Amino acid sequence: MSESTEFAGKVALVTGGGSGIGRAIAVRYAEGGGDVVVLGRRTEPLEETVRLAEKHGVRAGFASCDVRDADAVTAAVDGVAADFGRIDALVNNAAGNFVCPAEDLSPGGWRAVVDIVLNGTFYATRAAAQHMLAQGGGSILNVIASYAWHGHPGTVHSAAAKGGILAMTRTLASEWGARGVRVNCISPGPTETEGAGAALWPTEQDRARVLGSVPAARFTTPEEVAESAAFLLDPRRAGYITGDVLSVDGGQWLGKVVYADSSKGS
Ligand SMILES: CCCCCCC/C=C/C(=O)SCCNC(=O)CCNC(=O)[C@H](O)C(C)(C)COP(=O)(O)OP(=O)(O)OC[C@H]1O[C@@H](n2cnc3c(N)ncnc32)[C@H](O)[C@@H]1OP(=O)(O)O
Ligand SMILES: NC(=O)C1=CN([C@@H]2O[C@H](COP(=O)(O)OP(=O)(O)OC[C@H]3O[C@@H](n4cnc5c(N)ncnc54)[C@H](OP(=O)(O)O)[C@@H]3O)[C@@H](O)[C@H]2O)C=CC1
Repeated sequence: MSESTEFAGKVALVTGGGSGIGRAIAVRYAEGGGDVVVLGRRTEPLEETVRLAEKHGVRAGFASCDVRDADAVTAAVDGVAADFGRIDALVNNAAGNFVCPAEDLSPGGWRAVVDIVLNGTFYATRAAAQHMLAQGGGSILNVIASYAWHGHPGTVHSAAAKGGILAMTRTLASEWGARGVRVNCISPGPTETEGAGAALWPTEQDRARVLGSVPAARFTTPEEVAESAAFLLDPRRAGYITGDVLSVDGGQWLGKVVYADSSKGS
């Protein structure tokens, strides 16, 4: 049964909802009484998210497709609207990433990440917005990362794509604001997920380096990020927030190196 009702009667679509942050956001939406559909490539993890969401007494489903395929994304989004009757929230969370020095990054590697992150976000946004604009409102939440503005070595593909999403967010917030569609970003700091751990901090040394960039001196959890996502998705609490970014990153956006003994200064 649902514990709270903030999303009762509403429907969310979460891309990359089969794991990590996307799964936590989908389950948090269900906890708030909302129906939820998760989208990704692998069926098994999506089914597991559906099981977790259904425990909260809501209706849940999944769509299996690659966000790089615009037609498949449109079909999935239209399918959600037809099956569930509406789309109130879209969370563009699916991403691909790896660390690679820019001079070694192949055009194919650049394309893979930019296609998933930037183009995939636009395809889902465009398709969902058609339903949101027709029904008179909705909320789009894009998951980015703070290196989009402070930079980080080895992330040129992802940083460029996330920076593009930030520009997309502001543009669409101004374009659709008067028609009731809010568009925002959430920017998590280093979050303990299998995908990020394997792609970005595979060794203890990498992990320590990443941790050293976070003033709060800890990683966060998908659930902690999902709480802030729920805030931005809830029109009662965040209905006047659009075109903005909420950093949930322990201060990583400050872009400063952190010393364990702060008395030494920098
Ligand atoms: C370091 C800062 C940390 C702090 C901030 C943390 C911010 C975190 C942000 C995140 O995004 S975490 C999310 C992580 N999750 C994932 O990445 C999961 C999904 N990942 C993927 O799907 C793959 O990693 C993928 C490569 C992005 C896409 O998979 P796909 O099957 O489409 O690709 P491939 O055909 O395997 O490869 C395409 C292309 O990319 C090149 N490539 C792949 N991996 C690497 C690598 N490790 N290094 C260099 N190049 C790579 C691959 O060679 C292909 O290129 P071409 O051969 O065609 O030129
Ligand atoms: N973890 C972190 O430290 C941080 C993460 N972020 C962002 O948070 C979001 C989630 O990251 P996180 O949970 O860590 O990562 P995960 O790797 O756990 O999740 C990524 C999800 O995206 C899906 N996905 C990847 N490629 C595609 C594709 N081509 N089409 C459809 N779905 C796809 C994956 O499913 P499947 O493979 O089955 O398709 C997977 O479920 C991302 O946008 C990431 O950039 C931002 C800052 C920090």
